Amino acid sequence: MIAARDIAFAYPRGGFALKVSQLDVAPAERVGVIGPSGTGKTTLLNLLAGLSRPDAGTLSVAGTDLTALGEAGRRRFRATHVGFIFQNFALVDYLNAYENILYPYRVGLGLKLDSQVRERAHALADACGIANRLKSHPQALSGGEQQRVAICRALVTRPRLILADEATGNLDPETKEVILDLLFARAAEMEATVLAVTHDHDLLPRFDRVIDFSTLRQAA
Ligand SMILES: Nc1ncnc2c1ncn2[C@@H]1O[C@H](COP(=O)(O)OP(=O)(O)OP(=O)(O)O)[C@@H](O)[C@H]1O
Repeated sequence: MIAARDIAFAYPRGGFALKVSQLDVAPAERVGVIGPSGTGKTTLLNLLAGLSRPDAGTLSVAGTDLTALGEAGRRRFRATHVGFIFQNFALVDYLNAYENILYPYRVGLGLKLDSQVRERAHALADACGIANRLKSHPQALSGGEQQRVAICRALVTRPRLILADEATGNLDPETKEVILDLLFARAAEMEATVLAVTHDHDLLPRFDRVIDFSTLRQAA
């Protein structure tokens, strides 16, 4: 599902550079990523999602060579293949929770919004315990509720790859388990791969494999 070789990336204005010589993730594998703050975990997720492009190396995700795609191609790839749960949720302020969940369909890019998708959005919201919050805007939601909206939005397109950046960070221990169960159950149903950055070591036994980012990353 993911094959990265000798990828290098530096932010345009400099300051931080990332090098990863090898990362392989199998289809439907559930991988946890741990590592100290500021070492580039989010930067790597951004590369895997096609939000940014490596400066060097090869990166194939779901059979697509991401280094060969321009920005529009990567945007389309992301919309159709990737569900991304951002660390800061990245919800859209002027849209209510329901509209936020369906946001991937608003930006178009080959996704068609139909009654099946709407039903799926409601089912996900129900499973995540936010069915009664769908008319609320992000600023009226708690951190945990915003997080659940972000999770529903990442799953609603039935992506091949789910990238989660601290997806359970704002939740109490019991809810963390519930949300992870939900994420894994949906991923299994869709045969989706999960790569989740977490600082939560209690959750690590739940993953098929745990990668320590400090060993993955090369000194740049
Ligand atoms: N857009 C950007 N431009 C320049 N530098 C950036 C940018 N985004 C992040 N960085 C820097 O890149 C480094 C790695 O950041 P990143 O967010 O990938 O780390 P992280 O391991 O995910 O951290 P955390 O666990 O705290 O979320 C940091 O030093 C950060 O300041």
